[in-house]
Amino acid sequence: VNDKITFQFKFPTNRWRPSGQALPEKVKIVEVGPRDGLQNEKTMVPTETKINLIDMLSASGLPVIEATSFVSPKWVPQMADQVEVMKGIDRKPGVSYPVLTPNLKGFQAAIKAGASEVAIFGAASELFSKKNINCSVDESLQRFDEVMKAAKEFGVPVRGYVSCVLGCPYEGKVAPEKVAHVAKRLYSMGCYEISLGDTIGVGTPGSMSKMLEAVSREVPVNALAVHCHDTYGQALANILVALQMGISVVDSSVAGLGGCPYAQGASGNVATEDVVYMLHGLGIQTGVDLSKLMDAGAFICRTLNRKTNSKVAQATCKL
Ligand SMILES: CC(C)(COP(=O)([O-])OP(=O)([O-])OC[C@H]1O[C@@H](n2cnc3c(N)ncnc32)[C@H](O)[C@@H]1OP(=O)([O-])[O-])[C@@H](O)C(=O)NCCC(=O)NCCSC(=O)C[C@@](C)(O)CC(=O)[O-]
Repeated sequence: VNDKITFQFKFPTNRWRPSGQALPEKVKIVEVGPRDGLQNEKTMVPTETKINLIDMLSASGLPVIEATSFVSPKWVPQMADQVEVMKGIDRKPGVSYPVLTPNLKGFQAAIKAGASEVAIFGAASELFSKKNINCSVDESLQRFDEVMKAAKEFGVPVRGYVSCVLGCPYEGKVAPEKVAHVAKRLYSMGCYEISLGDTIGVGTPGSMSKMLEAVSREVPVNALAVHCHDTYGQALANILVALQMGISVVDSSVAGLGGCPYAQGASGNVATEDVVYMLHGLGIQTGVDLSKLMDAGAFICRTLNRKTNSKVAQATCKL
Protein backbone atom coordinates (compact mmCIF):
# COMPACT_ATOMS: atom_id res chain seq x y z
CA VAL A 1 0.00 0.00 0.00
CA ASN A 2 1.37 3.43 -0.94
CA ASP A 3 1.57 5.64 2.12
CA LYS A 4 2.31 8.66 -0.09
CA ILE A 5 -0.09 9.91 -2.65
CA THR A 6 1.34 12.12 -5.35
CA PHE A 7 -1.06 14.50 -6.97
CA GLN A 8 -0.44 15.29 -10.61
CA PHE A 9 -2.44 18.45 -10.84
CA LYS A 10 -2.22 20.68 -13.87
CA PHE A 11 -3.34 24.23 -13.16
CA PRO A 12 -5.21 26.01 -15.95
CA THR A 13 -2.88 28.58 -17.51
CA ASN A 14 -4.96 31.60 -16.61
CA ARG A 15 -5.26 30.80 -12.90
CA TRP A 16 -3.09 31.87 -10.01
CA ARG A 17 -0.45 29.22 -9.46
CA PRO A 18 1.46 28.76 -6.20
CA SER A 19 4.54 28.21 -8.32
CA GLY A 20 7.64 26.63 -6.89
CA GLN A 21 9.77 28.71 -9.27
CA ALA A 22 12.47 30.67 -7.47
CA LEU A 23 12.10 34.43 -7.37
CA PRO A 24 14.93 36.53 -8.83
CA GLU A 25 17.69 37.53 -6.42
CA LYS A 26 17.84 41.05 -7.82
CA VAL A 27 15.27 43.26 -9.51
CA LYS A 28 16.03 46.31 -11.64
CA ILE A 29 13.54 49.08 -10.96
CA VAL A 30 12.87 51.50 -13.79
CA GLU A 31 11.61 54.72 -12.18
CA VAL A 32 9.13 56.40 -14.51
CA GLY A 33 7.83 59.12 -12.14
CA PRO A 34 9.48 62.15 -13.77
CA ARG A 35 7.99 61.17 -17.15
CA ASP A 36 4.92 58.95 -16.77
CA GLY A 37 4.24 60.41 -13.35
CA LEU A 38 4.34 64.07 -14.31
CA GLN A 39 3.14 64.03 -17.94
CA ASN A 40 -0.49 64.09 -16.87
CA GLU A 41 -0.23 66.90 -14.31
CA LYS A 42 -2.68 69.65 -15.22
CA THR A 43 -0.63 72.58 -13.95
CA MET A 44 2.87 73.07 -15.31
CA VAL A 45 5.48 71.65 -12.97
CA PRO A 46 8.49 73.99 -12.82
CA THR A 47 11.56 72.60 -14.59
CA GLU A 48 13.60 73.06 -11.43
CA THR A 49 11.20 70.80 -9.52
CA LYS A 50 11.58 68.09 -12.16
CA ILE A 51 15.36 68.36 -11.99
CA ASN A 52 15.37 68.23 -8.17
CA LEU A 53 13.08 65.20 -8.23
CA ILE A 54 15.33 63.32 -10.68
CA ASP A 55 18.42 64.12 -8.61
CA MET A 56 16.74 62.95 -5.39
CA LEU A 57 15.68 59.75 -7.12
CA SER A 58 19.21 59.05 -8.35
CA ALA A 59 20.52 59.70 -4.81
CA SER A 60 18.23 56.89 -3.58
CA GLY A 61 20.14 54.32 -5.62
CA LEU A 62 17.66 53.78 -8.45
CA PRO A 63 19.54 52.45 -11.49
CA VAL A 64 17.20 53.79 -14.23
CA ILE A 65 15.21 57.03 -14.17
CA GLU A 66 13.07 57.87 -17.19
CA ALA A 67 13.70 61.59 -17.30
CA THR A 68 11.32 63.12 -19.86
CA SER A 69 9.93 62.63 -23.36
CA PHE A 70 10.71 64.17 -26.74
CA VAL A 71 7.12 64.26 -27.93
CA SER A 72 5.13 67.08 -29.46
CA PRO A 73 4.52 69.91 -26.94
CA LYS A 74 1.07 70.30 -28.51
CA TRP A 75 0.24 66.75 -27.47
CA VAL A 76 1.88 66.73 -24.04
CA PRO A 77 2.62 70.32 -22.91
CA GLN A 78 4.00 69.13 -19.56
CA MET A 79 7.06 67.62 -21.29
CA ALA A 80 7.86 70.76 -23.34
CA ASP A 81 10.90 71.56 -21.16
CA GLN A 82 12.66 68.29 -22.06
CA VAL A 83 15.89 69.96 -23.23
CA GLU A 84 16.24 72.02 -20.02
CA VAL A 85 15.53 68.96 -17.88
CA MET A 86 18.23 66.95 -19.67
CA LYS A 87 20.68 69.83 -19.30
CA GLY A 88 19.87 70.48 -15.63
CA ILE A 89 20.07 67.01 -14.10
CA ASP A 90 23.17 65.87 -12.29
CA ARG A 91 23.95 62.64 -14.10
CA LYS A 92 25.18 60.08 -11.66
CA PRO A 93 27.65 57.51 -13.05
CA GLY A 94 26.00 54.12 -13.44
CA VAL A 95 22.49 55.59 -13.63
CA SER A 96 20.63 55.53 -16.94
CA TYR A 97 18.26 58.38 -17.90
CA PRO A 98 16.15 57.13 -20.85
CA VAL A 99 13.69 59.42 -22.65
CA LEU A 100 10.66 58.66 -24.83
CA THR A 101 11.03 59.23 -28.58
CA PRO A 102 7.95 58.52 -30.73
CA ASN A 103 9.65 59.21 -34.07
CA LEU A 104 12.89 60.25 -35.76
CA LYS A 105 12.31 63.92 -34.97
CA GLY A 106 12.08 63.09 -31.27
CA PHE A 107 15.13 60.85 -31.47
CA GLN A 108 17.25 63.54 -33.13
CA ALA A 109 16.19 66.12 -30.54
CA ALA A 110 16.94 63.66 -27.72
CA ILE A 111 20.44 62.96 -28.99
CA LYS A 112 21.09 66.69 -29.38
CA ALA A 113 20.04 67.16 -25.75
CA GLY A 114 22.52 64.50 -24.63
CA ALA A 115 20.26 61.46 -24.15
CA SER A 116 22.20 58.21 -24.07
CA GLU A 117 19.20 55.88 -24.02
CA VAL A 118 15.74 56.19 -25.59
CA ALA A 119 12.42 54.35 -25.53
CA ILE A 120 9.92 53.84 -28.31
CA PHE A 121 6.31 53.26 -27.35
CA GLY A 122 3.79 51.19 -29.24
CA ALA A 123 0.51 49.57 -28.30
CA ALA A 124 -1.33 46.30 -28.65
CA SER A 125 -4.54 48.20 -29.41
CA GLU A 126 -5.25 50.06 -32.67
CA LEU A 127 -7.48 52.72 -31.15
CA PHE A 128 -5.07 53.52 -28.37
CA SER A 129 -2.23 53.80 -30.86
CA LYS A 130 -4.27 56.28 -32.91
CA LYS A 131 -5.22 58.37 -29.86
CA ASN A 132 -1.75 58.32 -28.34
CA ILE A 133 0.60 58.72 -31.29
CA ASN A 134 -1.80 59.42 -34.15
CA CYS A 135 -1.06 56.37 -36.27
CA SER A 136 -1.95 52.71 -36.61
CA VAL A 137 0.08 49.98 -34.94
CA ASP A 138 1.72 49.06 -38.28
CA GLU A 139 2.55 52.69 -39.06
CA SER A 140 4.05 53.09 -35.60
CA LEU A 141 6.31 50.08 -36.19
CA GLN A 142 7.55 51.69 -39.42
CA ARG A 143 8.36 54.90 -37.54
CA PHE A 144 10.12 52.91 -34.84
CA ASP A 145 12.18 51.14 -37.48
CA GLU A 146 13.57 54.55 -38.50
CA VAL A 147 14.37 55.34 -34.88
CA MET A 148 16.06 51.95 -34.46
CA LYS A 149 18.25 52.51 -37.52
CA ALA A 150 19.35 55.92 -36.25
CA ALA A 151 19.90 54.55 -32.75
CA LYS A 152 22.15 51.81 -34.12
CA GLU A 153 24.26 54.45 -35.89
CA PHE A 154 24.65 56.36 -32.64
CA GLY A 155 25.12 53.22 -30.55
CA VAL A 156 22.15 54.18 -28.38
CA PRO A 157 20.23 51.41 -26.58
CA VAL A 158 16.48 51.41 -27.16
CA ARG A 159 13.78 50.16 -24.83
CA GLY A 160 10.36 49.26 -26.28
CA TYR A 161 6.99 49.74 -24.63
CA VAL A 162 3.78 47.94 -25.46
CA SER A 163 0.73 49.68 -23.99
CA CYS A 164 -2.70 48.21 -23.24
CA VAL A 165 -1.37 44.71 -22.67
CA LEU A 166 -4.25 43.78 -20.35
CA GLY A 167 -6.98 46.07 -21.61
CA CYS A 168 -7.62 49.19 -23.65
CA PRO A 169 -9.71 52.23 -22.65
CA TYR A 170 -11.23 52.28 -26.17
CA GLU A 171 -11.31 48.61 -27.26
CA GLY A 172 -11.76 46.74 -23.98
CA LYS A 173 -10.14 43.31 -23.83
CA VAL A 174 -6.86 42.83 -25.67
CA ALA A 175 -5.84 39.34 -26.82
CA PRO A 176 -2.51 38.12 -25.41
CA GLU A 177 -1.52 37.09 -28.96
CA LYS A 178 -1.75 40.74 -30.10
CA VAL A 179 0.56 41.77 -27.28
CA ALA A 180 2.97 38.96 -28.14
CA HIS A 181 2.98 40.04 -31.80
CA VAL A 182 3.90 43.68 -31.07
CA ALA A 183 6.42 42.68 -28.39
CA LYS A 184 8.10 40.30 -30.82
CA ARG A 185 8.29 42.98 -33.54
CA LEU A 186 9.92 45.46 -31.14
CA TYR A 187 12.35 42.84 -29.90
CA SER A 188 13.27 41.75 -33.45
CA MET A 189 13.94 45.38 -34.35
CA GLY A 190 16.61 45.44 -31.67
CA CYS A 191 14.96 46.76 -28.50
CA TYR A 192 17.01 45.32 -25.64
CA GLU A 193 14.02 45.25 -23.29
CA ILE A 194 10.25 45.20 -23.79
CA SER A 195 8.14 46.84 -21.11
CA LEU A 196 4.59 45.50 -20.98
CA GLY A 197 2.22 48.24 -19.88
CA ASP A 198 -1.09 47.65 -18.13
CA THR A 199 -1.96 51.22 -19.06
CA ILE A 200 -5.34 51.32 -17.32
CA GLY A 201 -4.53 48.92 -14.50
CA VAL A 202 -7.31 46.44 -15.23
CA GLY A 203 -5.19 43.30 -15.12
CA THR A 204 -5.38 40.62 -12.45
CA PRO A 205 -2.89 37.87 -11.60
CA GLY A 206 -4.94 35.58 -13.87
CA SER A 207 -4.85 37.79 -16.97
CA MET A 208 -1.26 38.81 -16.25
CA SER A 209 0.01 35.22 -16.21
CA LYS A 210 -1.95 34.36 -19.36
CA MET A 211 -0.52 37.37 -21.21
CA LEU A 212 3.03 36.70 -19.99
CA GLU A 213 2.83 33.10 -21.10
CA ALA A 214 1.91 34.23 -24.62
CA VAL A 215 4.61 36.92 -24.76
CA SER A 216 7.36 34.73 -23.33
CA ARG A 217 6.80 32.28 -26.17
CA GLU A 218 8.03 35.06 -28.53
CA VAL A 219 10.44 37.12 -26.43
CA PRO A 220 12.94 35.76 -23.87
CA VAL A 221 11.75 36.37 -20.34
CA ASN A 222 15.03 38.08 -19.41
CA ALA A 223 14.21 40.79 -21.96
CA LEU A 224 10.79 41.56 -20.45
CA ALA A 225 9.68 44.17 -17.94
CA VAL A 226 6.28 44.90 -16.42
CA HIS A 227 4.74 48.36 -16.12
CA CYS A 228 1.65 48.24 -13.93
CA HIS A 229 -0.80 51.02 -13.21
CA ASP A 230 -2.69 50.51 -9.98
CA THR A 231 -6.18 51.63 -10.99
CA TYR A 232 -7.87 48.50 -9.64
CA GLY A 233 -5.38 47.89 -6.82
CA GLN A 234 -3.90 44.83 -8.55
CA ALA A 235 -0.44 46.10 -9.38
CA LEU A 236 1.62 44.45 -6.61
CA ALA A 237 -0.15 41.13 -7.09
CA ASN A 238 0.48 41.34 -10.83
CA ILE A 239 4.14 42.17 -10.27
CA LEU A 240 4.50 39.17 -7.97
CA VAL A 241 3.12 36.94 -10.72
CA ALA A 242 5.65 38.42 -13.15
CA LEU A 243 8.50 37.75 -10.71
CA GLN A 244 7.34 34.17 -10.33
CA MET A 245 7.45 33.81 -14.09
CA GLY A 246 11.09 34.91 -14.16
CA ILE A 247 10.76 38.64 -14.90
CA SER A 248 13.25 40.80 -13.03
CA VAL A 249 12.60 44.32 -14.34
CA VAL A 250 9.76 46.38 -12.85
CA ASP A 251 8.64 49.91 -13.81
CA SER A 252 7.15 52.09 -11.11
CA SER A 253 6.59 55.69 -10.18
CA VAL A 254 7.57 57.46 -6.97
CA ALA A 255 4.53 58.30 -4.80
CA GLY A 256 2.41 56.43 -7.38
CA LEU A 257 2.26 59.50 -9.60
CA GLY A 258 0.97 59.25 -13.08
CA GLY A 259 -1.47 58.33 -15.75
CA CYS A 260 -1.48 58.53 -19.50
CA PRO A 261 -3.13 61.67 -20.96
CA TYR A 262 -4.55 59.51 -23.78
CA ALA A 263 -6.04 56.82 -21.52
CA GLN A 264 -8.96 58.29 -19.63
CA GLY A 265 -9.36 56.90 -16.13
CA ALA A 266 -5.81 55.61 -16.00
CA SER A 267 -4.58 56.26 -12.50
CA GLY A 268 -1.01 56.36 -11.31
CA ASN A 269 1.64 53.73 -11.71
CA VAL A 270 2.31 51.42 -8.83
CA ALA A 271 4.29 53.39 -6.23
CA THR A 272 8.04 52.69 -6.27
CA GLU A 273 8.10 52.82 -2.45
CA ASP A 274 5.55 49.96 -2.29
CA VAL A 275 7.43 47.88 -4.88
CA VAL A 276 10.72 48.33 -3.02
CA TYR A 277 9.07 47.43 0.30
CA MET A 278 7.61 44.25 -1.19
CA LEU A 279 10.85 43.24 -2.92
CA HIS A 280 12.99 43.81 0.16
CA GLY A 281 10.43 41.86 2.19
CA LEU A 282 10.91 38.97 -0.24
CA GLY A 283 14.68 39.17 0.24
CA ILE A 284 15.17 40.56 -3.28
CA GLN A 285 17.89 43.18 -3.77
CA THR A 286 17.11 46.46 -5.53
CA GLY A 287 20.03 48.71 -4.53
CA VAL A 288 17.45 51.31 -3.45
CA ASP A 289 17.51 53.11 -0.10
CA LEU A 290 13.83 53.18 0.83
CA SER A 291 14.20 56.10 3.21
CA LYS A 292 15.85 58.33 0.58
CA LEU A 293 13.25 57.23 -1.96
CA MET A 294 10.48 58.27 0.43
CA ASP A 295 12.17 61.66 0.84
CA ALA A 296 11.88 62.09 -2.95
CA GLY A 297 8.21 61.05 -2.80
CA ALA A 298 7.54 63.49 0.07
CA PHE A 299 9.28 66.27 -1.86
CA ILE A 300 7.20 65.89 -5.01
CA CYS A 301 3.92 65.49 -3.11
CA ARG A 302 4.63 68.61 -1.05
CA THR A 303 5.52 70.57 -4.18
CA LEU A 304 2.47 69.42 -6.13
CA ASN A 305 0.30 69.78 -3.03
CA ARG A 306 -1.09 66.29 -3.33
CA LYS A 307 -1.38 63.15 -1.24
CA THR A 308 1.00 60.30 -1.91
CA ASN A 309 -0.46 57.15 -3.45
CA SER A 310 2.19 55.04 -1.76
CA LYS A 311 0.72 52.90 1.01
CA VAL A 312 4.20 52.54 2.54
CA ALA A 313 4.66 56.32 2.66
CA GLN A 314 1.17 56.72 4.15
CA ALA A 315 1.86 54.06 6.78
CA THR A 316 5.16 55.59 7.81
CA CYS A 317 3.80 59.15 7.62
CA LYS A 318 6.46 60.24 5.12
CA LEU A 319 3.91 62.29 3.27
C1 LIG B 1 3.86 61.15 -32.17
C2 LIG B 1 3.28 62.53 -32.41
C3 LIG B 1 4.36 63.56 -32.47
C4 LIG B 1 2.54 62.48 -33.72
O1 LIG B 1 1.75 63.62 -33.87
P1 LIG B 1 1.30 64.15 -35.30
O2 LIG B 1 0.46 65.37 -35.10
O3 LIG B 1 0.69 63.03 -36.06
O4 LIG B 1 2.74 64.49 -35.93
P2 LIG B 1 3.17 65.11 -37.29
O5 LIG B 1 4.35 64.33 -37.74
O6 LIG B 1 2.01 65.25 -38.23
O7 LIG B 1 3.65 66.56 -36.86
C5 LIG B 1 2.76 67.51 -36.33
C6 LIG B 1 3.53 68.56 -35.56
O8 LIG B 1 4.21 67.95 -34.45
C7 LIG B 1 5.63 68.17 -34.55
N1 LIG B 1 6.31 66.96 -34.07
C8 LIG B 1 6.30 65.73 -34.59
N2 LIG B 1 7.05 64.92 -33.85
C9 LIG B 1 7.57 65.65 -32.85
C10 LIG B 1 8.41 65.34 -31.76
N3 LIG B 1 8.89 64.13 -31.56
N4 LIG B 1 8.73 66.33 -30.91
C11 LIG B 1 8.27 67.60 -31.09
N5 LIG B 1 7.43 67.94 -32.11
C12 LIG B 1 7.10 66.97 -32.98
C13 LIG B 1 5.85 68.43 -36.02
O9 LIG B 1 7.05 69.14 -36.22
C14 LIG B 1 4.63 69.23 -36.38
O10 LIG B 1 4.76 70.54 -35.86
P3 LIG B 1 4.02 71.81 -36.52
O11 LIG B 1 4.48 71.83 -37.95
O12 LIG B 1 2.53 71.53 -36.40
O13 LIG B 1 4.45 72.95 -35.67
C15 LIG B 1 2.26 62.92 -31.30
O14 LIG B 1 1.16 62.07 -31.38
C16 LIG B 1 2.85 62.83 -29.92
O15 LIG B 1 3.72 63.60 -29.56
N6 LIG B 1 2.33 61.89 -29.09
C17 LIG B 1 2.90 61.64 -27.77
C18 LIG B 1 1.84 61.17 -26.83
C19 LIG B 1 2.46 60.86 -25.51
O16 LIG B 1 3.53 61.33 -25.15
N7 LIG B 1 1.75 60.02 -24.72
C20 LIG B 1 2.21 59.62 -23.43
C21 LIG B 1 3.35 58.65 -23.46
S1 LIG B 1 2.85 56.96 -23.75
C22 LIG B 1 2.43 56.39 -22.21
O17 LIG B 1 2.30 57.14 -21.29
C23 LIG B 1 2.28 54.90 -22.00
C24 LIG B 1 3.49 54.26 -21.32
C25 LIG B 1 4.75 54.37 -22.17
O18 LIG B 1 3.78 54.90 -20.09
C26 LIG B 1 3.24 52.76 -21.05
C27 LIG B 1 1.85 52.45 -20.47
O19 LIG B 1 1.54 52.85 -19.34
O20 LIG B 1 1.09 51.81 -21.21
